[in-house]
Amino acid sequence: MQLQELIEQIQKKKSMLCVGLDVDLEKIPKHLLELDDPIFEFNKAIIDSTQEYCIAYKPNIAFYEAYGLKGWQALQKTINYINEHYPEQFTIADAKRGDIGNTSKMYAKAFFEDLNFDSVTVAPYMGKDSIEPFLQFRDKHAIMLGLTSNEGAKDFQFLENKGTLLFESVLKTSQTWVNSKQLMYVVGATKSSYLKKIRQILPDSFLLIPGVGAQGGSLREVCEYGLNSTYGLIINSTRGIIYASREKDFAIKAAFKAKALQEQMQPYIT
Ligand SMILES: O=C(O)c1cc(=O)[nH]c(=O)n1[C@@H]1O[C@H](COP(=O)(O)O)[C@@H](O)[C@H]1O
Repeated sequence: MQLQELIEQIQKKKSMLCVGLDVDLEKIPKHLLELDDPIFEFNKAIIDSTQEYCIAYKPNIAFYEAYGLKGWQALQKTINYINEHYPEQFTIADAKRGDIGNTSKMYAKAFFEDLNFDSVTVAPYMGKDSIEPFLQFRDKHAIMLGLTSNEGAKDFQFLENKGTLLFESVLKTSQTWVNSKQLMYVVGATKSSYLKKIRQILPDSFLLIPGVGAQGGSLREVCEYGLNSTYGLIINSTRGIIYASREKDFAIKAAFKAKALQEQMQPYIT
């Protein structure tokens, strides 16, 4: 998907919401477990009920790989369902990949060509040649970990060298790579106080912001400090939406939660 299409969708729906699809068979309503493909049936119901309030979906690949072949098939059916029924939705394979060049190229083929996702999350630890293969695919995007939402972010990302934090160096360096315009960045909502600083380094890039809802990040702070001239934000919530209810009304309750988040974002989208 071209960035312009994403921006137009944000404007049209007055939403920057991304719904995470991290399906845990222990958390989904029990009646679904009797069906042939409970993971896909759960996703399909969540997607149909939330699609009018969001602009993106992000299945976290771990939750599919954990169920082996059946999990992977459910992932395939889910991405095909979104692409067929809601092609305007931006899709993110949250896989956090990155390896030596020829391996990264195969990861990119898997998510961009075989599964046809618009983007994939990548980890920058191995540097330029581990990320550039993801940027060779036209209209596809790599979303690189910038400053993550978790506690352990402080172990490496805040290491300081001559007044510069490691995550700042990573962001700056990645902007020099070939096709860096196709890069987006993950910044945890729990680290929203750093967004102003990050916007100085990345004024134009889209940021994927996980961590509102279950992890306690503030949506208001994310919008106040993170927006740029093309909105520039994809704000993810997963457990707060998809597990709003574990009963038969799960899809309706998920839609209420998605709508509530969309309404909080609306004033920031003019
Ligand atoms: O790359 C991610 O999406 C990600 C990065 C990060 O720093 N923190 C983070 O929570 N995530 C993912 O975002 C989702 C957050 O889910 P909830 O906390 O349930 O909203 C999970 O799929 C995480 O793996």
